[in-house]
Amino acid sequence: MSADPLPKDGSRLEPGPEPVRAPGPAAEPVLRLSAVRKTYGSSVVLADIGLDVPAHTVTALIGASGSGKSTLLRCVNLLEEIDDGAVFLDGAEITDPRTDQDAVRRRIGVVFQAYNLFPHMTVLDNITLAPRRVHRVPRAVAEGEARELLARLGLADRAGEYPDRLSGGQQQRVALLRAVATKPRLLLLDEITAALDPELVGEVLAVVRDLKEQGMTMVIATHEMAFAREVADQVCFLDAGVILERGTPAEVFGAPREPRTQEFLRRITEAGRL
Ligand SMILES: Nc1ncnc2c1ncn2[C@@H]1O[C@H](COP(=O)(O)OP(=O)(O)OP(=O)(O)O)[C@@H](O)[C@H]1O
Repeated sequence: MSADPLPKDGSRLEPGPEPVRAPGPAAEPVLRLSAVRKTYGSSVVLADIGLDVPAHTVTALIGASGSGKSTLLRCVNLLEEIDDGAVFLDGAEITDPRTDQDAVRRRIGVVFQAYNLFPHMTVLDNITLAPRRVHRVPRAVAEGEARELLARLGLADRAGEYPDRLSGGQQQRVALLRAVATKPRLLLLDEITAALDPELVGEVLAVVRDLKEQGMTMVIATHEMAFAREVADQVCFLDAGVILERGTPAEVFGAPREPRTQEFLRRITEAGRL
C-alpha cells in the first residue's frame, strides 16, 4: 500500500512538487471563522467567534458541556445557519447564501459521537458509498482504496462484515475511514470517543494520530484532555460561547491565563482526566 493514501492538499490529483513560496504573508488558512454569532431563540450560543485553522494542523475545542463546541462544528459544516459573521473554506465564504452547500459538505468530513454507520451495508460499502456515488470514483478504485485504509487499521478482514458485528471502537474507526475516504479538505470530529468504553478509546485516538501524521487538517471537539494536549497544534477553550483562551497546548494546559480556564482544568485534573 502507499505510504500516504491521503493527499495533503485534499485533492484526488497526484501530488506535484511543493510550490516554492516567496517570503510574505502566511498561507491562507483552510478554515476561517470571522465574528461568528449563533443564537437559539434568545440564547446566544456562539458570540463573536474568530478562528483560523491552518492547513495540516489540528485544532482542539475544549470546554465544559454546553459551551458551544458542537454548535461551532455544526456551523462550519453548514448544519446550522449562523446569525452573523462568516465562515471561509480556503478563502471562499461558505456562509454566503449563494454557496452550493452540498459542494461544501463534500469537502468537509464529519464524524460524530454516534458512529452512524449504515446498518444494512457492509463495512466496505459504508466506506465506498460516498466516493462512488458523490465523487464518481469507479467501484474498483474506491474498493481498492478502502481496503488499503482498512488494512492500515488492521481491519482488512472485516470488510465484508455488517456494523453490528463490530465493537464500538471498530465501528468508530470505520466511521473515520468513511469520512476520510472522500479525501476531505477538512475533518471535523465531534466527541468521537464519548460513547465508547474506556478500553476502546485508545484505538480510535490512534487513528486520529495517524491522520495527523498524514497531514489531515482537523478540528476536534473533545473531552479527552490528555489527547488534545498531545495531538493539537492549537487549543481553544470555549466558555459560554466565547473562545476565552487559545494557544498551544503548552500555553493553555501548562500556563492558562484566564481564571475560568484555570478552574476548568483544575476540575479536569481532579477528576484524573489530565
Ligand atoms: N438545537 C438547539 N436548540 C436550542 N438550543 C440548543 C440547540 N443545540 C444546542 N443548544 C444549546 O446550545 C448550547 C451549546 O451546546 P453545544 O452542544 O454546542 O455544547 P457543547 O460544548 O458541544 O456541549 P457537550 O460538550 O455537552 O457536547 C447549550 O446550551 C445547548 O443547550
